[in-house]
Parts: sequence; structure tokens; C-alpha cells
Amino acid sequence: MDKQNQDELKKRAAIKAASLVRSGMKLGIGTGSTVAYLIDELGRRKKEEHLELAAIVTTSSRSKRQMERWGFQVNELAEVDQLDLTIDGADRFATDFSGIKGGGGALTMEKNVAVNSKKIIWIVDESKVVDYLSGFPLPVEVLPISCEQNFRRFQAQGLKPTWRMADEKRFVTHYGNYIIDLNIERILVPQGLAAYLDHMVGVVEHGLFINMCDEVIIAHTNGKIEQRKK
Ligand SMILES: O=C(CO)[C@H](O)[C@H](O)COP(=O)(O)O
Repeated sequence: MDKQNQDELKKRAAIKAASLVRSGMKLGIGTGSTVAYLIDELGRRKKEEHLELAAIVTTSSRSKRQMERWGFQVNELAEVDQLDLTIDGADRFATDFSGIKGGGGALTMEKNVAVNSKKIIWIVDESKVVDYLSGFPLPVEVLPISCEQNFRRFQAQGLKPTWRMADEKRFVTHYGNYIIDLNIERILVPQGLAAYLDHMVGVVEHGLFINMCDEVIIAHTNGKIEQRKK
């Protein structure tokens, strides 16, 4: 699929998700190019249909700025008890409803917002749907103080780590950490890998999202918009 077609599918999934948002909701907003379409559609609904949200939490400063450009007031996560709904993109969605996220480097905030949401909807184009998590590096956010040790441990485990780069320097997250991408061909047991990463000192967060997504909206090349519920 070329980028233009993929963008069109992302937009259609996003517009469908925006139609599920109701005035009065406390809403979580993810990060990425699919979410950018979501935000524009929510902005349109605010302008034309007077959509008013009770609270909004975004998972990146990029999404925050875009929401504010549409006149939405954005809250800090700490100010909101629980969000009614979070809509986010994903890099891979497996049929067991696990996913890889963090292609945009916002995985830590995305997971924190996700666990504080009553319902989570992901919006994807069909190229991201897989039987087993594969075809996309798994991001792991690590503290600078012990990142070299983490990297070597991943190497020794055969997890094929590479540093996430930006402008020929190590990519730095919102929280001042680095990202190591694990280039694993196929993650057959995501729960096992998640437990390993959860217990590794120096790992801040990782991009395996298991038992979080409740519903996925998939835009297909044949024009169908599929709403798959867990
Ligand atoms: O997890 C994410 C950012 O950290 C994004 O949701 C994910 O990378 C999908 O991005 P896009 O919609 O641009 O394909």
C-alpha cells in the first residue's frame, strides 16, 4: 500500500472513531498521524456541532498543541480521575488484541493514559493487522544512567537492539530518556516478553500493550470500516 492510500485509510478510521465521541465525555487522545486526523475531525465537530468535552488528556505535546489550535482546553492527567474513553493509534494490532505502540516515541504517556481509561479504542489501517506481533520494532524506553547495560543485555538475549535515532543523535523522549528498539521478528508470547521487560531495572516503559485495547477500528482497502470488539 502506498503512503497516500494508507493516509486515506488512517483518515477514515479516525473519522469513524470521532463519531463515537459524545459531549460531556472525559477523553484521552493518543499520538501519531492517524490521531492527527482524529483531532481535526473533533475540531470540526467542535466548530460545527458544538462538541464540548468535560476533560481532555493528550499523550504528547504534539497532540496537545493540535487540540489547543482547535480551541480545546487540555488537562494534565493528574487533574482527571478517570477518562471515559481514549482513542489512539497503534503500530501493530494482533488478533488477540495485543499491540505494539510507541513508533512516535510517546509510549510511556500512552500507557499511563490507557490504564486510566474506562475504554480504549485503537484506530488503524488494515496493513497494521497481524496474526502475531511482527513487522515493527518494539520500543523500550530506558533511563540514560543504565541504558548501555540494558542494551548489552538485550544483545545477549538475541533481541537485536538498535538505538532510536533522530538527526544522527539518540532520540530523547519527553521524559529525557532514550529508546532502544528491539528488532524481534515475531513476538509469539507477548506476555512473557512484557514480564521480562517489566522487571528489568532501568526500563521505564515498553511498547507492548496487552489487555488494554477494548475495540479497534480498522479501515480496509475495499472501503469497509470494521469495528472489532474484544
Ligand atoms: O504509538 C504511537 C506513538 O507513540 C502511534 O500511535 C503509532 O506509532 C501509530 O502512528 P501512526 O498513526 O502515525 O501510524
